[in-house]
Amino acid sequence: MASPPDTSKTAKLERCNNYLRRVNSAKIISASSRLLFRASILATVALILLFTLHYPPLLLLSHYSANAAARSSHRSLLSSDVTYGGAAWEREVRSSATPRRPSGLTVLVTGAAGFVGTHCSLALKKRGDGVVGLDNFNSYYDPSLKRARQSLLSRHGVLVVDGDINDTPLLTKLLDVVPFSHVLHLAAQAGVRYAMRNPQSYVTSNVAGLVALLEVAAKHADPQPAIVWASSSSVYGLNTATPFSELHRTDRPASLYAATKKAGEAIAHTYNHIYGLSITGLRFFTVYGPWGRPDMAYFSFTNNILRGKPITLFRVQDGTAVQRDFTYIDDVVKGCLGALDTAERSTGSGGKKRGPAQLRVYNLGNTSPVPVAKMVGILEELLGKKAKKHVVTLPQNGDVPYTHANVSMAERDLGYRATTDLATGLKKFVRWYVEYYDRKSKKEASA
Ligand SMILES: O=C(O)[C@H]1O[C@H](OP(=O)(O)OP(=O)(O)OC[C@H]2O[C@@H](n3ccc(=O)[nH]c3=O)[C@H](O)[C@@H]2O)[C@H](O)[C@@H](O)[C@@H]1O
Repeated sequence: MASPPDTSKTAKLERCNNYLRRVNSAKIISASSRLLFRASILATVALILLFTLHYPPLLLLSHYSANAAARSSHRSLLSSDVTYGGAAWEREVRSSATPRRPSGLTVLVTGAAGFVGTHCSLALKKRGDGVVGLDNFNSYYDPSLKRARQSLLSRHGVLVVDGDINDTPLLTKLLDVVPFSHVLHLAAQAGVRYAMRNPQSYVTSNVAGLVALLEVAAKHADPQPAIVWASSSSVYGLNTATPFSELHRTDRPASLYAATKKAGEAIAHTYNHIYGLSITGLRFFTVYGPWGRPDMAYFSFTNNILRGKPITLFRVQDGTAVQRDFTYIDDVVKGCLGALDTAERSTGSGGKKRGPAQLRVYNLGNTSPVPVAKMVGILEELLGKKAKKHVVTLPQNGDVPYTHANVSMAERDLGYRATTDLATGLKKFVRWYVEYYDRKSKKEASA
């Protein structure tokens, strides 16, 4: 008799088959998902490659800047909306840097959208030198004024690259693209009293920024450019010997601003000594004029007088007037160009000094101090309106009571001579001020 089928065995077999089927289908699923995963990686790589071939400058962008995100918004500000760091950008930089006269200079102007930077860039371009500007357009004062200066420069064929002096890859790139003969370094955190509110900004721009620039100029640039840069009359600090001479002591700065400019002069000495950089420091004395800085007294006073708002006038503790050696912008520009023209070549290359190099420092002042109250009187006359004066004793804010430049060294070496008195210079400033803000308000009204 046939024995009955062993049902427990069949069930076991069935379970085993089921198990094998599950294992197999799991294997198939995992194999196909691996395949899918590999395929998607391949597709992504292919897409990136395709994208890169079409937009190579985007890669450059991330390479050249630590703050690429901020930079990407700058691209549209170039004159023809070219991509930063790309071939078209390099062409624009080279074209702006090309001199239009035989043996013209090739100058990188930092702080080119600033007050002195704009005037110097224009003057250089007008006489046929090649100029490329660099400016970070920060908001220390109304950036729209800096943009307006940038437009003015652009109309004269000067490109202002939107970037920071602390951006070493950008500086390196610029000095790679153009063998600049000179750097006119005017980018800085200016303002004496603001240093109490934002001390770090002075260290960042006036110390770290200067070092960043000198590092690239000394170690990377080939040839090394000659450097002319903006120091300040404020380095004389608590010095009481007048008029201020370059031979006087400058080791008692009264503000952090002054201390960072003094530090800059010491740093300049070091880079000259170690690397053979030719460096000229210019001590500016309260520069004023059209396209000026709204944070400065003559500018903000004009604003307030026209709006019927009060102005604060400082008076020295002993009751004497605070005085400044106000210097008109055109005179300062001549001094800057004189310094560039007489600057000797740097002697080093690749971070190695080949011989002693030129190291200079000059006062660029007007040589006739004027009480601030008198400056206000001139403005009142020009504006046809009385100021609401609020006179207070000079607070502990880093201000010095008096400045007066001895410019005999600049006269001798740079051919410098200040020819504009305060009344003449302020007249030109007021004419510009009225025109500029009139045009601006009409533009805003029609927008
Ligand atoms: O030549 C320089 O070394 C310096 O000149 C100016 O600094 P400052 O002379 O203080 O120029 P303003 O801020 O325009 O002040 C001019 C005068 O007006 C006075 N003042 C300023 C502001 C104010 O509200 N009231 C007032 O009486 C100041 O005490 C000073 O005597 C610039 O702001 C600095 O960047 C530059 O380095």
